[in-house]
Amino acid sequence: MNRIEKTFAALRENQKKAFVPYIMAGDGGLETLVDRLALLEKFGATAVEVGVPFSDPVADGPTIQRAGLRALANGTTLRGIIQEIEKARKVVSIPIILMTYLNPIYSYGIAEFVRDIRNAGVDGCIIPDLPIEEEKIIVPELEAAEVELIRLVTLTTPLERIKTISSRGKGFLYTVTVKGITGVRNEYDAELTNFLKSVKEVSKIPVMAGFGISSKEQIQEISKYSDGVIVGSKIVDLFEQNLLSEMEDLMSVSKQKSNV
Ligand SMILES: O=P(O)(O)OC[C@@H](O)[C@@H](O)c1c[nH]c2ccccc12
Repeated sequence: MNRIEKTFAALRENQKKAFVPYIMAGDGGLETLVDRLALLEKFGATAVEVGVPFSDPVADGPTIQRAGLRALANGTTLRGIIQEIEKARKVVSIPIILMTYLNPIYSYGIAEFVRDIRNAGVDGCIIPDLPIEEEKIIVPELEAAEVELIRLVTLTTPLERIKTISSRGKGFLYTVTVKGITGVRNEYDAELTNFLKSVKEVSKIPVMAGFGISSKEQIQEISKYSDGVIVGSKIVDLFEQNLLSEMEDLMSVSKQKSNV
């Protein structure tokens, strides 16, 4: 079993919901990455999503885009990130999921990329611009390396397709809770709860909800209809402003037991 599967199996056993923070690698300097990952683990993160800065992101909202530009401006490279993750692996035991668009993987070289992330201790990969029809360009390598591809579905994905997508993976299904890009939001689509319920019904793997989630109330509410949440922009903001006790407080919800 991959580390992601094991982690989710343990959560289920303890009746807990997952909290997966997203951070942009290299924001604040690449040398902060190891410490930030360790801190997120200490605050109760179930796993962590590490973003690779890229000049032409597709799904990123303004907060993540700015973080990406800051990271690029201080010279962050995919190679550097992988090296820091390898160092982090000595002190961090939660699953590490790398989020990158296809382009940086292509320029790194697919086989080299998979070999290096695997050796560094990466457990999963999110590639938002890789449709399932094109997966064969990398999935055989990822499978051989036991690195899980985390696939995304959105509010506009037909249920049949969600079934197909969820049957391919073993990690979790990333369910995008908005029609749009990443970023803090105050309101959700009226269909969201029903949508999450139907995704939960068809998916054999854990269903994680992400995009637009930033408050404790939202985390608790959305966790009722999913196996947990992914929080990006809010965490990026809190790191940028160095509001670490606020982060700890926000993440404390992940330590509570859930009864759903
Ligand atoms: O920032 P938000 O709204 O909390 O959403 C999470 C998101 O940032 C993170 O998972 C992410 C950042 N960039 C992405 C691109 C595609 C899918 C997901 C992501």
